[in-house]
Amino acid sequence: MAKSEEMTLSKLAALHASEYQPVDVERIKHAVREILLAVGEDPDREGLLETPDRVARMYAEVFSGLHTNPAIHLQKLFTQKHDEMVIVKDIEFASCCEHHLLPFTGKAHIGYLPDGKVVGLSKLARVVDVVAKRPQVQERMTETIADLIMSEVQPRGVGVIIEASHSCMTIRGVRKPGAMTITSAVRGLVKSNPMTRNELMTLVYNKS
Ligand SMILES: Nc1nc2c(ncn2[C@@H]2O[C@H](COP(=O)(O)OP(=O)(O)OP(=O)(O)O)[C@@H](O)[C@H]2O)c(=O)[nH]1
Ligand SMILES: [Zn+2]
Repeated sequence: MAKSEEMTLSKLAALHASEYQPVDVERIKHAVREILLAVGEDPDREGLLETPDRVARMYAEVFSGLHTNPAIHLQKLFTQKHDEMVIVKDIEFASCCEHHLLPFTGKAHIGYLPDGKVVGLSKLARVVDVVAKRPQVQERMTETIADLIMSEVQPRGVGVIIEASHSCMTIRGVRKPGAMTITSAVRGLVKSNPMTRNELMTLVYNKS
């Protein structure tokens, strides 16, 4: 086995070992039954009998990103001379706002300037999925993705833009359907060079 391959495998093993504790399904079931009682429902009526179990399985899925290290997806790099920006845009995601545990959904756009190595395009979308499947605020989600790409792919720069609609703002509270939140995180040359940053915005939003 080549030395670099050995390095990658031991790093992958370390990343897997750093996974968090799995979801406690029984505890969620108990908590959901308590919520049903607290709102004045009868958790023993037929329609609700399986609800605690369904909600527990739903949270295990929606928060599965707590138990996966997204860096796992950025370990396989390909040597490729490509001086210009690589952009994957319109990566749809669903996340969960950590303030209300309600979904926020939208699209992520990622652009990076390779430095002799590129990463598989699908891996950028996989990283978005892992980071989205945690209790989140949009700002931290954006920064986390940018930092991961910087540290694992080591490009000359990266920019991440996320646009999302927060259901805690649409179906409750201030009730502003249609309001979109846009966040960005830029690193390296994408941060320091206005022309590079403009190129990313132009390519993402198709404006010249
Ligand atoms: N910055 C940020 N705020 C968020 C995000 N998701 C939800 N929020 C906001 O989190 C805030 C929580 O405010 P609080 O005053 O503690 O809670 P609240 O009384 O339920 O607030 P309202 O939504 O205004 O009714 C709200 O303003 C939400 O709009 C996010 O991803 N980023
Ligand atoms: Zn919220």
